[in-house]
Parts: sequence; C-alpha cells; structure tokens
Amino acid sequence: MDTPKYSIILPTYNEKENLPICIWLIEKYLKGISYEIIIVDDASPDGTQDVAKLLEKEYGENKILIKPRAGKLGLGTAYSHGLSFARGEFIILMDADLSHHPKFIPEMIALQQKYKLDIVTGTRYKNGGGVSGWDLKRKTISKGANFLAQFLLNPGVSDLTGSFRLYKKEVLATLIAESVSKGYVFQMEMMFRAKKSGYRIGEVPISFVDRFFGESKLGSQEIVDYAKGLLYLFAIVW
Ligand SMILES: Nc1nc2c(ncn2[C@@H]2O[C@H](COP(=O)(O)OP(=O)(O)O[C@H]3O[C@H](CO)[C@@H](O)[C@H](O)[C@@H]3O)[C@@H](O)[C@H]2O)c(=O)[nH]1
Repeated sequence: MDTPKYSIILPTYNEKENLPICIWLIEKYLKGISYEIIIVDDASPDGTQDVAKLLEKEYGENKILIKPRAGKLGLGTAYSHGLSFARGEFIILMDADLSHHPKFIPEMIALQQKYKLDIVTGTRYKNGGGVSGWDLKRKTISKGANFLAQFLLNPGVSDLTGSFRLYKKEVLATLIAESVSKGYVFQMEMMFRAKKSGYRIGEVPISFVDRFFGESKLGSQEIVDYAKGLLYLFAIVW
C-alpha cells in the first residue's frame, strides 16, 4: 500500500464498545480515500486495547496502528504521541466515542482542497451545527466555556473547544510544539495560536452527538484547568 494521505488520530480511554463502530463508520464513509488510523490508548482498564488488536487483525496493520501509553496522560499529549507515528500529509483529530461522525470527514477534506486551507475545524456553533444528547448542565458548561473564550480572546473561530479537526501535518506539529496546555484547554489554545500565526482556517458545521456507551472524562479538575488555561491565553493577548 502507498503512504496514506490522511492520518486519523483516535485517542481512547475506555472505549471498547465505541471503537469498533467508529472504525466501521470511518471505513464506510472514507471509501476511495487513502488513510490510516492511529489509536492512542492510555492503558484503558476496560480492555480497549484488546479490541484494538482485533480490529488491527481485521483491517490490517497498515491501516490500524496501535500506539499505546502506560497510563492516562490526557488528550493533548495523546495527539502529539499519535502525531509522532503519522505517515499522512494531513492529520484528522476526532473522538472515538461516536460523538464525531466520520461522515463529516469528506466535507472537511473537500473544503481544505477547495481553498487550500491549513486547518478545517468542525463547528457546533455556526450554520446549522449543533449538539444533541447533552443535559442542560453540560450544554451550559460548553456554551459558557466557548462564550468566555470568544469574549476574552476574540479569535474568529466559532467553536474553540471542539476537537473534530483536520490539519496540515506540519501546521499541527508547529501548533503542538508551541502549546503548553495538556487537557481539554489544549483545543482552544491550538485554535488561538493558529489564528495568531495567520493560518488559513475553514469551518464545517457538525452535529455532535453525546456518547451512548461509556462516560465523558470531563470532570471538575478539567473545568478548573480550562479556566486557568483561558486566563493564561488572555494574559498572552494583553
Ligand atoms: N488516550 C486518551 N484518550 C482520552 C483521554 N481522555 C479522553 N480521551 C478520549 O478522548 C475522546 C473524548 O473524550 P470524552 O471525555 O468523551 O470527551 P467529552 O467530554 O465528550 O468532550 C468532548 O467535547 C469537548 C468540548 O465540548 C472537547 O473539548 C473534547 O475534546 C471532546 O471532544 C474519547 O475518544 C476519549 O476516549 C486520555 O486521557 N487519554
């Protein structure tokens, strides 16, 4: 097989039910597109890695790369770990829990190609994008976090906290090297830095669907870290 053009990085922590469906959907919607999937599993106690190994057997070692880590080290560093193994010219970051539907990937690719963009980000907050399945508390946290970030940083990107994105590989590598955040705030810092550096960014409306299996890893510590990260970025702006 030729070198894949797109590397899809899937960070996983306790996703044994979701992972096979996610990969099945990627395969279904990316027919005719050259890609690989890099699974970065942080020693999930539910046996996600065993499931990943079965998927690797089914789809082939050239398509599924398992790049585990010894413990739960957070989303931000999971992406940089995955990136270090990526062979694609473009990198797609997405959740493995079925919140991000692979059907949006061809739209992201088409937009990138049409305008020669550096980044295409999925947006839940513009032109028909949305969220379904979240309770009022989670909706408020997400909208509040996004609103606050828009207000303080004014970055010109409608969904700062989302994580369904396509990057040119070298752009992602540069942004990761510049970013200091480790947890959920990482997504916002990446977009903030991308805008500041003048990268060309496009947006594709997505519907984010809350996970059916398993649990979100967003806890109070992540919210505190988000607030700290936002203040840090605000300090850089001013
Ligand atoms: N390897 C690894 N994967 C992780 C870790 N924490 C979470 N993940 C994986 O990252 C994905 C998203 O994790 P969730 O914990 O389910 O995220 P969420 O609460 O639904 O949050 C989503 O929405 C946020 C914005 O509202 C996003 O900021 C976030 O990135 C994610 O897309 C899933 O595939 C999950 O298994 C970790 O420490 N390590």
